[in-house]
Formats: sequence, C-alpha cells, structure tokens
Amino acid sequence: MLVPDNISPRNNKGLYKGQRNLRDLTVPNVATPSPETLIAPPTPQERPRTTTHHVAWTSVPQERWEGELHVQGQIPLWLKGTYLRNGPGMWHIGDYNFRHLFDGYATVVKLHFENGGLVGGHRQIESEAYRAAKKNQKICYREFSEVPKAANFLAYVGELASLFSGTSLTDNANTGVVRLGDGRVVCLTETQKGSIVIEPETLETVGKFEYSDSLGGLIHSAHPIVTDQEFLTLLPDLVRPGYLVVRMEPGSNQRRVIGRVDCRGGPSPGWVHSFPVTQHYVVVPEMPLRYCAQNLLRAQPTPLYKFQWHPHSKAFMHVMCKTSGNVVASVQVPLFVTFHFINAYEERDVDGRVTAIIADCCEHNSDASILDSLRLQNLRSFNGQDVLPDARVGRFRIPMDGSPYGTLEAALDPNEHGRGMDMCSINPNYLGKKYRYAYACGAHRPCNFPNTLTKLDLELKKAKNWHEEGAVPSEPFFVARPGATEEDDGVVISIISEKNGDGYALLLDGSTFEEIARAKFPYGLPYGLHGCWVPKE
Ligand SMILES: CC(=O)/C=C/C=C(C)/C=C/C1=C(C)CCCC1(C)C
Ligand SMILES: CC(/C=C/C=O)=C\C=C\C=O
Ligand SMILES: [Fe+2]
Repeated sequence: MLVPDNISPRNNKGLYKGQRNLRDLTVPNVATPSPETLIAPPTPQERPRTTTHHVAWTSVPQERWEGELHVQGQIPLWLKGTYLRNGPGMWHIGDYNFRHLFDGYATVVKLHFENGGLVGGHRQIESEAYRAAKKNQKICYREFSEVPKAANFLAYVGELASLFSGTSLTDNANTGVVRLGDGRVVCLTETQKGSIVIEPETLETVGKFEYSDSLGGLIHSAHPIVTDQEFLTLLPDLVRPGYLVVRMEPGSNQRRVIGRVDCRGGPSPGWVHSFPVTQHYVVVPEMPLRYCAQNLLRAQPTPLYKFQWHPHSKAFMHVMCKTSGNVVASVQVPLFVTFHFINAYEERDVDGRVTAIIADCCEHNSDASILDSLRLQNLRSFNGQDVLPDARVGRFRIPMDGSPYGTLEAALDPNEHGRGMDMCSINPNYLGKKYRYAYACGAHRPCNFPNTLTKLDLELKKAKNWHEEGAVPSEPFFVARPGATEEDDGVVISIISEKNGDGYALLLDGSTFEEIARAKFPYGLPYGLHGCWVPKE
C-alpha cells in the first residue's frame, strides 16, 4: 500500500493545523428579515467537536491520496473501470465551519477496479472558489448557504452587482460527476460556471468546461441526463419564469435549445435539482419550492436557503417532445418536494399509443424542511436521534389525453424502507424505459440521515435493506454486468463512512443485494453525493 500523501493531522475540530479562525465572518443583511427566520452561523458552543462528529460530516483530512486497498471478499473479474464519486468533502476554511452539507468544497473519490483488485483515492477539485478560499483563508464566492463577508458597504454594493452578473457565484463543482459520450469527465453543481473537467485517473483538475453557445443564464440542473448519445439539461429562466430544455452532442461544448416551457404558477421557476426523461420525452417538473430572488440576495440564509415555498402557486409537470420541442402535456399535480427523480417511462395502450408518462422520484412528503435538516449542525448533533423527515418513492402519472390533472402516490409502502428515501440510481440501460428495480438510501430508524442501502422492487412493491449500525452509506450506484439480460444483474457500489471514524468501499450483488466485497480506506471518508462509472476501454 502507498503511503498517504500529505496527510496532516486533524485537531480536535477535525480541522487542519495552523488555520485561521474566521468565526466572525458575518455580513449585513440585504432586507431585514425577522431574526427567527434566519440561520445564524453556529456559536462557538454550537460548533462541532470531532469527538462527537461522525466522520461522514468531518472534512477530509488531506487534499489527496491514492493507494491500493486490501479487498475482503471477491470483486468480479468483469468489473473493469473506475467509479468516481463527487461531493462536498471539505466543510471549513481555516477555523470557520460551514453551515450546510451542500457548502463544502468538492472532493472526488475514485475506486479503480481491475483484475479483482482495487485502487482507491481522492482529490480536491481545484475550483476558483476553492483556490481563492485557500489563498485568502476565507470564503470568496457565494456557496449554497455561505456568502463572503463584504469588507465595507461599498464593497457590498459591488457584490450585489456581481451577483447579477454571476461573478460572485461559486464554481465549486461539488454535486455530481458525469462521463460525457466523448469520454470527458465533468464535475457539476447548480451554477453553470461550476462545470469542471477532471482527469479520471489522477483526478487532476483539467479546467473549466466552457459552454460555447450564447444561451446565457447562470444556473442549470445539477443532474443532466447523460448518455453516449447526448447531454440533456434544463436551464431555469429566472427573468421570464420558465425552463429551456437544451441538448449537447458528444464532442461539442455547444448546447442547442430543444424547446421552452413557461411556468404556470408563481413568481419564479420551481427548483430543478434533477428531472426525468422517457424514450421520447423530457419531463419538466415545476415544484412549488421556487428560486427566490430575495433569498438569493440575503447575506444570512433562511431555512429554505435560495428558495421559497409557494403552495398557492401549485405544482405542475410538463412533458416536452424531445424531437419537436413541443409541450405535449402540462398537468397540475399534488404539491411535492424532491431533489432526485429516479426514472420515467411511457405507458402505452394496446395500439402502442402513449397514454401516460410515469415518473418516479424520492419525494419528501411535500415538506421542504428536508433542506434545513441537511444543515451540518443537525447532522452532527442529532446522530442517532429520529429526526429524519419522512420520505417516499413518489410516483407521478401524467395523462397524455389532455386531462388537466396528474396524480402522485407512493409507489410502495414507505415503511418498506423506514420512511427515508433519497440518493437513487437505476440500471442505466433502463433509462427512460419501463423498469422494475431502483437502488437508494432508506432509513433504519432512529436516524437523522438516510442510513441504509435499499433495493426497491417496484413491481412487487418490496424493499430489501442493507444496514450496519452507525454507518452512513453514500448513494448506491449500479453497474451492469456486460452482456447481462436481467435488469438487476450487476453490482452496487457504495462508500461507507463508519461510526468509529473509518471508511470503506462496499460492493453488493445487484440481484441478491448481499455483500460481495469490501475494502477499507486508510482514513475515514466524508459523505459524498453522486457518482459515475468510467469503463476501462
Ligand atoms: C450540493 C448540492 O446538491 C447543491 C448545490 C447547490 C448550489 C451550490 C447552489 C447554488 C446556488 C447559488 C450559489 C446561487 C444561485 C442559486 C443556486 C443555484 C441555488
Ligand atoms: C442527501 C440528500 C437528501 C437526503 C435526505 O433524506 C440530498 C442530496 C441532494 C443533492 O444531491
Ligand atoms: Fe443530487
């Protein structure tokens, strides 16, 4: 095993040695919101102490590491390639601790599988935001909840201008990582400028992914749909509330507009962290949790961060034809809150006509408080307490016969997965098609965060759960066995942060959902979000 590169010991706060205390980092509020609606930076008493922190919520201890991992069990010989997982793995700068899970600087973890062996590693993404924070020992760009402190009022006015031009927005690409059809690997977040190309073997930051079109806008969905043929995403239009549905070809940096959906309610578009597609359609969700210009301007976050809950604006699902760009259905649906769509498909009658679109998501019982539950202070201090809000697999049925309403129901009894549900994946060969299985994180209660790996059988309406006391597993990622004919023939990869501070890579059989191998990292791993598979050529 190689010696860890540049490991610096963590102090009792899980911080690097010799870094400055920026605890007085506060900024004036734009409007004057009532104090109870704001989240103050943690007081020194509230600040976490590592003795009580789970390693999942503790910054990664060094900038990079790579080494061979000792495998217990058997890695199938057909598994050849690299699993990459991105996420916000560093939640402090100097002595200042960030507030929210989504604020952390991007850490990419790799697991390279070949000939039954496994090489692991991680590396920080060298975004401008991360480099500036390291250099100046303070936050310099607007993160999910953190806002840089203005030196004085004039600087503050200048920052407001830079917010509108986008220059103050973060490029901290900490949400996902995708492999484009042309082989380029791109880390992503919700700001368009936070699209960063990395080298999948060394994890080196290659540079910005520059979109060469002139579509403009500052934000996009964190979860484009990426296949070997295309890259599809949504660009919310905050000025004229709506969404552009755009497509980019492999080898190109130019997105082209497929069509536009106008919002049907509210002052601004609903948040689109992700969206689903079927074989012929793009489904555009319009959530009543909407982007909020006023909250974007605030220096201190509200419990809904950059968003606002607009139940009276209602919720809608729009369906756009991928080839013509026409909106072929637009229905009102029950109010909902989701980060992640799981999959969608077309329901057909005996003559082959599309009668409805079925779209599944991890649905938080139309309660937006899940966003604030992901505050680091909650994750760190309520470990083991049953404070995780309930969630379910929400199944939308969008009729295609012109009816004005769609339905939303639980696809299976949420007790099957402990009423926790998020961080999902499917067999990518079933994208947009009728499917039976999904993998996600559920809950083994009491818990404050999803803590199981769950295989969902949407046909039998049953779930099978993997759980280890105190462990925090990241998104179960399915890799199909080459040549497989069964949907669940493959493996499920997850990275586990353990109660005792350690971490390991875990491989489950996609069909039996039993463990087939695990491999310990030489250091505890922070929680991470989404991954991708880079097959070995
Ligand atoms: C990690 C994750 O899932 C989400 C990250 C979201 C981010 C970084 C959102 C950033 C934003 C801004 C900095 C201002 C504009 C709005 C918004 C896209 C929410
Ligand atoms: C981790 C998460 C939700 C967990 C709730 O149960 C959401 C992550 C969203 C970003 O990718
Ligand atoms: Fe996500």
